[in-house]
Amino acid sequence: MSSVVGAAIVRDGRVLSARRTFPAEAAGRWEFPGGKVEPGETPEAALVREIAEELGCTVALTGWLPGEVAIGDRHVLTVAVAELVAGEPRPHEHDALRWLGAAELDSVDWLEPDRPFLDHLRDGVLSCSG
Ligand SMILES: Nc1nc2c([nH]c(=O)n2[C@H]2C[C@H](O)[C@@H](COP(=O)(O)OP(=O)(O)OP(=O)(O)O)O2)c(=O)[nH]1
Repeated sequence: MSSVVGAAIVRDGRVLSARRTFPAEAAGRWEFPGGKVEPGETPEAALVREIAEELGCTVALTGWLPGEVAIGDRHVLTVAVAELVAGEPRPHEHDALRWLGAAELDSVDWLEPDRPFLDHLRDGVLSCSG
């Protein structure tokens, strides 16, 4: 199993979701920006690198959401909560970004492995601030 890491970037009580463009079966569906951890890389470093590549901004991680979810039989997804420390997210590899409040989390079609993390965001991270 190799690791995929996603970032739940939170600002003003909303989390950033990103719409994939590839592969065909995932195009149009929403995810936490991120990607695969490379050999020798920590999950934290991988996430900061992926966010810089995909969104052109810098994040700082504040913690990991509980749990891990299998993606098929070869990868496992974990999700960190992050805050923006420099730059404004722009989609370099996705075709849309949306900031979602707690009540809007179900309004986009998330990739299946991401869904268990939404409850943790709704009940914890996003519930205190709007
Ligand atoms: N980045 C990301 N990938 C996810 C999420 N949920 C989920 O099932 N995946 C899947 C989609 C892909 O099969 C895999 C990650 O692939 P990726 O294409 O984002 O990773 P990467 O940027 O490192 O890609 P590559 O170098 O292999 O092209 O994990 C998620 O929230 N974020």
